[in-house]
Amino acid sequence: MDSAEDKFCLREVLVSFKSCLLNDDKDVLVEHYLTGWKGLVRFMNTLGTVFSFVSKDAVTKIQIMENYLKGDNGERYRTLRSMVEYELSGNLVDLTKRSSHPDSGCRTLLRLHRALRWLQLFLEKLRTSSEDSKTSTLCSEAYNDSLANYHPWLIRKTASVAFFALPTRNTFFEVMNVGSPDVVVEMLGEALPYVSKVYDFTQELYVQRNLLDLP
Ligand SMILES: CCCCCCCCCCCCC/C=C/[C@@H](O)[C@H](COP(=O)(O)O)NC(=O)CCCCCCCCCCCCCCC
Repeated sequence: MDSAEDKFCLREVLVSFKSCLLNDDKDVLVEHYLTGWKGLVRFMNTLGTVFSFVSKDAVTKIQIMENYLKGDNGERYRTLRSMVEYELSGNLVDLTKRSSHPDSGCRTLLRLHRALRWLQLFLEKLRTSSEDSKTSTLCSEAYNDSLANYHPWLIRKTASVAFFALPTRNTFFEVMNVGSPDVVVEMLGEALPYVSKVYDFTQELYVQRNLLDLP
């Protein structure tokens, strides 16, 4: 059965991160990477308007990347490697302060990449947590160990308040629309290594090209 509800399943979303891996995990297809992000945003939107400030920012960044993909130089943005080469060789990246290229693909992708680390940590915590674990605690631990390091005080504060609105672990699992909690845990165990591979490849590429601190 393929109802609209069935289609919205976290498994499908995480599969996008598997399908974006190319060349023996040595490159990432931008289009599928963004498909994964769009699915995550859709999932986040079901959790209530309290996260709309997060979703708005993610959508803006996804849109910037999609515009590059659809643009005249779209082919150069097909993979992360080609994007980095193209933007760096054309001096299209603001390296120290935002000026002539404030929304380069490299800096925009970096924001999503940092958020992917949060996702990886959070889902791993959900996977290994006990039934009575508090999702707000798991989420803020994951946030403090990742994205929070790049956010100013006001955003950290707003995020930490929003985390209290997260549903319980079981409700979370239900919204994922994957099956019973055991099946969710199994699915996460299978899918998370792909998210990690995408994260690790991107991190390595950004380290090599010294792009981790783009303003
Ligand atoms: C489960 C839902 C909880 C979501 C919590 C996500 C972590 C909180 C992030 C708070 C971000 C606040 C929004 C603003 C961010 C920007 O300032 C900041 C910097 O941008 P700039 O350099 O252009 O100024 N932007 C960012 O760091 C990018 C943030 C992107 C966040 C995307 C989060 C998507 C979460 C998808 C949830 C899916 C849950 C699936 C779990 C089963």
